[in-house]
Amino acid sequence: MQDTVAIHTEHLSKRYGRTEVIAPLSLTVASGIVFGYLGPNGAGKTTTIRMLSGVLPPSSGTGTVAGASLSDPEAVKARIGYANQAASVYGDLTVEENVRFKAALYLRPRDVGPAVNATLERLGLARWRAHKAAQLSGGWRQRLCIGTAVVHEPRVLFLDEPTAGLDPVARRDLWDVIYDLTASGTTVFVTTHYMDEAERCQELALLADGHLLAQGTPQQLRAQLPGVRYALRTPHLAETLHAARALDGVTGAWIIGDEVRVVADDARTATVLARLGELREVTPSLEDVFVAYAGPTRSEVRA
Ligand SMILES: Nc1ncnc2c1ncn2[C@@H]1O[C@H](COP(=O)(O)OP(=O)(O)OP(=O)(O)O)[C@@H](O)[C@H]1O
Repeated sequence: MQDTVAIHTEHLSKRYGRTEVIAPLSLTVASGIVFGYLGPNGAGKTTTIRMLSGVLPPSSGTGTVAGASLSDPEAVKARIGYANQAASVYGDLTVEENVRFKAALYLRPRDVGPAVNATLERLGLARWRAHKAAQLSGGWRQRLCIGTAVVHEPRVLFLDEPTAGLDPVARRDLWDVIYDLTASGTTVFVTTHYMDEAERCQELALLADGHLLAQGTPQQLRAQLPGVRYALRTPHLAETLHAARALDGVTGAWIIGDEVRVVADDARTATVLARLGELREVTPSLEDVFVAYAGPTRSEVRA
């Protein structure tokens, strides 16, 4: 039977010289889910993934990934898959050769052929098998990248910004691949800057400046957010924006489309806001959550 926990770390940290890039991180990720790891540029997402993949030695702390201890990086590498934009696909090799190359690293020779065929079928890559990887579109190349990372059937798959630069259709197709993988028991640990993709994850963690700030389901993260959010419909967007920002109890205001969005400390501000336009309360989006935790001021939820 598979463990119910795919990843567990205790006080895992990374320093470069005196700079602490990942503050002691204690994280638990359940098996078989899509786990989203969010944070602004430079937050430490890739560094975390590299530590959890056995590629980068942590400065301190312990952890297990897919049942293997991080103190045994080769065991970790054999049980995980890691796909990122920079890695893994050789343009001069065919699709099949790319997958075969990776399979040969981890599988017994007699298992390679069947595993390659199964992976090409599973990811819909079979019809491209004889094509050079360089000839593939971005979406298919990314699929191939994932194919090379899962050919040895890892229990945990790390995907570092798998959909960066893809068009919306290719992004959606790639998420179908991700769900297919979790349906067969793989735990997928994915980083993304797209909030609609964060919404697709069963659980999320939010990192900023190397600190884990929050963890939970998208719903829990929205519910934990302090303050009340309103939309103000008005023909005078700029004036209303400035008026709202000047009010006591308003912590943020910005324009979205033909509305002014306002964050207030509590519902007492509603009476005054209602004088500025047609007011309705809105539920926070994950973008609201992200900005509150990791945005420039971080005043809303951080001490
Ligand atoms: N080898 C290194 N030496 C020194 N600092 C490093 C090294 N690698 C990464 N860093 C620093 O660690 C921090 C975290 O980088 P990391 O790439 O993990 O962030 P990230 O969250 O993945 O960012 P992005 O979203 O831009 O990919 C950054 O400030 C980066 O400059």
